[in-house]
Amino acid sequence: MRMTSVPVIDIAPFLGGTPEGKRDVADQVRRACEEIGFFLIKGHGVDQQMIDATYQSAADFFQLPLEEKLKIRQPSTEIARGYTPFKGENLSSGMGAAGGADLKEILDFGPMTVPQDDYHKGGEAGGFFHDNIFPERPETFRADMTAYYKRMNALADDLMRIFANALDLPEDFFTDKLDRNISALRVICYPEQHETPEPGQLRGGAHTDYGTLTILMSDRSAGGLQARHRDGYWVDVTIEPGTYVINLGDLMQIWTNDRWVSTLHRVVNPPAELAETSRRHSVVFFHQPNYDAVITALPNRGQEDATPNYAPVTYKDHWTGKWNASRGKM
Ligand SMILES: O=C(O)CCC(=O)C(=O)O
Ligand SMILES: [Fe+2]
Repeated sequence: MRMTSVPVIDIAPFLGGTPEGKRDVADQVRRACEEIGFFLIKGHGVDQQMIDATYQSAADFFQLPLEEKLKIRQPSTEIARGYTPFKGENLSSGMGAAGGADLKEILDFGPMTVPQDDYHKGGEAGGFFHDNIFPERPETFRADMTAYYKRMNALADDLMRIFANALDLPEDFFTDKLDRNISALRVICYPEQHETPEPGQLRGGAHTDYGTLTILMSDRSAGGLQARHRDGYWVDVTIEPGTYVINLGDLMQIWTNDRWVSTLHRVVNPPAELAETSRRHSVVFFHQPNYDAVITALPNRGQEDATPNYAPVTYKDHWTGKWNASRGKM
């Protein structure tokens, strides 16, 4: 039967810590990761007031005049910090596809507290620990994003423990690959559309995410997220109040040797009759490991005699290839 929505999983029993509760959540997550690589979570423990405040700060920033937003423009195309104006990125060209640039504006952040040592600030680190660039307005913005980033990193740790359980690995299997993680927080505005998009041009072109997992908070305005089922059809990902959308990134697919899927997804345009009024905002946490973590098929990937489908790769090399492609540098 065709899937018409993605599964909703209550992770509170895992966080509660009973063996049965943990097993049950891990089983549900494993099924979702094998079938579609997308699910909604509830019972995640993140304070709703924090979620609402972060969303509001993001939405208020994008209302500022363009000149003010451009004051914190991305410093260079290699650095994932600062503001990228409308049509500044093309996610589907990262997949080798052609199509117009994405119909969105972006503001990017990275780790909020960074030790000033060689690992974090030396040449190997590139821009991964670059200072963040905050807007002056809204006044709440900096504190909201800083707190939210930290909270999302803690939730991602919970989810990675669930993944380890679902893969029959020791619960701390991923810990040493994540302890200096370079996760990214991105706030996105998909503005009202006053011009008809070019053929194939979307709010967000079809792509897979680069890292381990993504934690998405968004609204329910028209013109939203869709995930491609393994069988090739698109499923609407409708956000329920109080839930997050979780999707797998490429690393889970490499680690599991294709048993789990880093699902292709896209953000479609609103229908023509709503195009002039539909404005969508997302706050997205891309969980990404240490830049020097080597990603290679897990020992117990479930296909003991199969050779790995991917050569081992450092996260730095994986990220750099995909990022450059999304900025038009193939
Ligand atoms: O805004 C959304 O719903 C999804 C955004 C997304 O997939 C991305 O930025 O990678
Ligand atoms: Fe994405």
